[in-house]
Amino acid sequence: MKALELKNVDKSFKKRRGEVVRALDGISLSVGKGEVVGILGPNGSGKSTLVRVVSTLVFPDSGEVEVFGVDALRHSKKVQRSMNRVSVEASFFKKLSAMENLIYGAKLYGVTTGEARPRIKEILNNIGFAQKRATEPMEHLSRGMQQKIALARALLTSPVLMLLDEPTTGLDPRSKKDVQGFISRIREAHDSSILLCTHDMGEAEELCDRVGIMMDGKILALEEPEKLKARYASGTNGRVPTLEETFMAATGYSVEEASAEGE
Ligand SMILES: Nc1ncnc2c1ncn2[C@@H]1O[C@H](COP(=O)(O)OP(=O)(O)OP(=O)(O)O)[C@@H](O)[C@H]1O
Repeated sequence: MKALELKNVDKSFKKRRGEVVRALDGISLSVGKGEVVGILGPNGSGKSTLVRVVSTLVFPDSGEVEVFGVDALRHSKKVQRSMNRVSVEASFFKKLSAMENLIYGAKLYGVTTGEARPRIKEILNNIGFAQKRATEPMEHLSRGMQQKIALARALLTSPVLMLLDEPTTGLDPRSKKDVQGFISRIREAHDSSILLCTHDMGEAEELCDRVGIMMDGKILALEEPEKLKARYASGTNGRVPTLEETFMAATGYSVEEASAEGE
């Protein structure tokens, strides 16, 4: 059984002036148990819509979505419990501390305070998050630290399918490395299944078992980073292309150009 399976998923949005945007155009993909699948795409390619459909925040127009073998469209409440979405707009009670937010998050998933506390301490230790900062109000923490707490909250309910929507966008290079290191450790320690959306080539290459390139609501190719690069190797004189070059070869655009088009 797969952690996540999508078959032929379509989702369109009506814009002002009656224009229709196909945010998801026949998307099929799977994430195996313990696998990290990356979706690499510029702004507007449909990554967030994909994550929102899987997390049952948005209903697709057609297609099938299964999470650990359960139909996510029919049994949204049930599948919500087996996954966690971490996005930049992660919501916290800003006046409460990280510890309080984590305990609250655990309670939502039926984990008692007594059970949660030692696990929170262990997780915070693992990510090198000073225990004393965990009692400060969230609003005093940097964005990188808040993002780590968002990941820690998702981990509390493991084993889960984690949906990471641009987990390092907007972070300074140091925090970015920290968060990426944390994601690597999550996969080693927790055997989590992860769908990671990013527009960062290096991040996809470093963290993912397979990477898909997304453009205009379609996934153009989905395979191991090495194979993906080999597929689009022509044009670099036999040298293995970078993922940036691969993206260019697959779409005809650089990530920056494609982002400008998508907006
Ligand atoms: N609620 C909505 N109403 C109308 N259009 C939408 C809505 N949500 C997404 N779209 C459109 O669907 C397309 C895909 O958007 P989406 O946010 O999924 O892309 P993305 O790859 O996540 O981009 P970004 O990296 O900027 O978040 C865009 O053209 C966007 O404007």
